[in-house]
Amino acid sequence: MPYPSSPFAENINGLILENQSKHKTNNENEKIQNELYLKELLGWLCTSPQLTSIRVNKSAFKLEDIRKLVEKIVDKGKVEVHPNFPDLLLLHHPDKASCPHLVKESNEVVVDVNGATAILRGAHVFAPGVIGMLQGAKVNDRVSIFADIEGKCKKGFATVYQSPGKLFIANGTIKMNREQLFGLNLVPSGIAIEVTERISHCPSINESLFPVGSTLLQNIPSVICVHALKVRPELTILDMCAAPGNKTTHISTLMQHKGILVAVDKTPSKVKRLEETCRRYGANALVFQADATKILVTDGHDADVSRGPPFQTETFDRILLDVPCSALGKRPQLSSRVTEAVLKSYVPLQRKLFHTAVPLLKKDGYLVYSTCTITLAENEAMVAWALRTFGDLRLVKPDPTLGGPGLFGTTLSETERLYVQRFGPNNVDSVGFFYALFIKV
Ligand SMILES: C[S@@+](CC[C@H](N)C(=O)[O-])C[C@H]1O[C@@H](n2cnc3c(N)ncnc32)[C@H](O)[C@@H]1O
Repeated sequence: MPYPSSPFAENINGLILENQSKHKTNNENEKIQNELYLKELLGWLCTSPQLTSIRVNKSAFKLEDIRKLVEKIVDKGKVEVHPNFPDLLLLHHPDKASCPHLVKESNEVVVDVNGATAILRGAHVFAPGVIGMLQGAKVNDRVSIFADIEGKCKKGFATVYQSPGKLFIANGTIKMNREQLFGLNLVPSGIAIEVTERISHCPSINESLFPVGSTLLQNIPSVICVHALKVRPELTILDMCAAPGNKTTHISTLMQHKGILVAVDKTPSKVKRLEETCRRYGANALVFQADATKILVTDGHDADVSRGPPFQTETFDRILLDVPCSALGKRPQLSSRVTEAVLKSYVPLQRKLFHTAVPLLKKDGYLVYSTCTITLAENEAMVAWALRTFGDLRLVKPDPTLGGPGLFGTTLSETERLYVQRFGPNNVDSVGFFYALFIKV
């Protein structure tokens, strides 16, 4: 099967540029430019980034020590410190020319799309992701790994999978046989296939290879958007949708673990993960489980930040609003089953979160709104809506501006369109992501 040209069904492709607001523009030339961008974006999403980004917890570890460790772990590829962000290491994957041509084995396994994505980004094959393995395949057999793009292969499939939606992604060595993977009443876990070569040439690298709390494999825009928040040690900062806490730990590090950092998330199980992440990375954060649309004091009573929500208006110097979103920016993304209803469900919640965030922000305070998705409605149109709705919000040009410009088709002025940070095929080789920096005047 050739690489897909879009992860999405045709009806979803058509919705990505939809505004979901009655305020839109209808310039034909701008529509054409958006369509050209979309075509490029969809193909790009299916491919793997050619670099891995590693944020180093510089408050506890030396960047140079971690850099040496990365170089020791990977035998090929170049490691460099990001020219703008001294806590970010970039591991450039070896180029095709320096890697041996991948030859398919006669033995095969089939994995689901999520497993395939992880494999292309450097993971081994974990047991739950295996769908099919040939009858008689033994531990230590060499094997080729195929992704089931159409999601039609039955669990436990035992012969060669004949499907036009089957994509060759890697070679490896079997570590668990069919009985261990598909035996009755088993909930298999652990590495089922050790991957030796990938079509993405991404090396096998993960956080467990580094000292605990030293590194986080974070996509570049997720790191950049926290730097954009202009964090300083003595401030009072709110991370409104914080779990699993990757950005919380970064904020705490930039605060030198001083000041007051409040991290909120709605889901109890995710709050546990958030607490665990904060512990692992030595973050100094007050963690609360709450619905962030309801954390603003409404009855005029005094509120003390350290006791948790609700909070008084104008409590925070900085707010990170890293909202729940349709998450369509993942890369590589070989196939997505997102539905129209799910895609359209996020905008109302994102607006509600804004309605809480803006009153909580102090005058002259900064707010970063971010998503890991690509839709116009959740990104540029949300920023345009916020500027129309909150007269005291202004858009600020981040420094540096590595993302952007934004898409056409909203009420954003040309200057504002250049200020918003849309990450895609024309700037950073990472995932699809968006952020905007606001100041309250
Ligand atoms: C994009 S994720 C945040 C990722 C996080 N900032 C990080 O970098 O690790 C969005 C989070 O919002 C949380 N969430 C969803 N609705 C919420 C609400 N009403 N109040 C607070 N958190 C909410 C979800 O549980 C999820 O953990």
